[in-house]
Amino acid sequence: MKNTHIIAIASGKGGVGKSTVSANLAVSLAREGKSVALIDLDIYGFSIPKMFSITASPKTINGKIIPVESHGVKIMSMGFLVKGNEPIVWRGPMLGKMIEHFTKDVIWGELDYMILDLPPGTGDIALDMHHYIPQSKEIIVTTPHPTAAHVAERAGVMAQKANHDILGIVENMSFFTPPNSEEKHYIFGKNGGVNLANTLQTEVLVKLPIEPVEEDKISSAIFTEESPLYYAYKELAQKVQLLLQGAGDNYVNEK
Ligand SMILES: Nc1ncnc2c1ncn2[C@@H]1O[C@H](COP(=O)(O)OP(=O)(O)OP(=O)(O)O)[C@@H](O)[C@H]1O
Repeated sequence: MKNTHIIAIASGKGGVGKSTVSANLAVSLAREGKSVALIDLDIYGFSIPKMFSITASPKTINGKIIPVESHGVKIMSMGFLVKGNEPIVWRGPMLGKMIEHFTKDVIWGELDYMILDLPPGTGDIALDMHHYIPQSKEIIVTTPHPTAAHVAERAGVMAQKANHDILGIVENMSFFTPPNSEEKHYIFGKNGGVNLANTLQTEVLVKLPIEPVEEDKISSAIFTEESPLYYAYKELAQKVQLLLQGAGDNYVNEK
């Protein structure tokens, strides 16, 4: 997997939008003509298949898995390998095996970007990721809420201790603009992302607005041109590409 930029999307708290950011960053990079993989490593709380409305299981050839493709992105998730909505009851060491399996036993082809949707917090998967994919860069997702930003700091410090570059902070659910108004309402506070960026000596890459969910829409978590989030994610994808321009090769640890 030489020449592939690997970006892990991390957060401190759950529910701040890490999977939504992972999915939409992957789709936006694919829209820019890049070859993109998205691996859902949120093993206990996988949601990527649902976000893309994927019901098909991946096929295999000679014991290797062919990822499922949606919105131009090649996707692997634990959700493809379990029946229905069954909970996963794996213990620590098996998680590392899964990272190895998903990075090495899947036919990814040539990739420009591999996006990893990590579980929230600083648990086993994050530690294994640092071990198996030491070249990975990180984006930290937080809401502006002081508690979310405070907990996200731990994920950031862990990345720094493992010598992973932090590309920046995505502040999600930053503000709400009511219909027919331009006024921004800062529901969760204003400074979480900036404060976190200052503490981790990085930058806020983008501030994403709160957008009401359209429940009846297929793939409602993937934003199209009608949504302000489409343009915000486009901006994020372009910033990420700029930041990684000229960065050295980035590949999975072959050991
Ligand atoms: N900008 C946004 N505006 C409105 N709703 C959002 C926004 N971003 C995410 N959400 C919603 O918030 C919920 C949590 O998002 P998501 O699953 O991406 O979070 P997460 O951090 O990955 O959570 P976990 O780690 O617990 O799985 C989802 O229902 C998602 O649709």
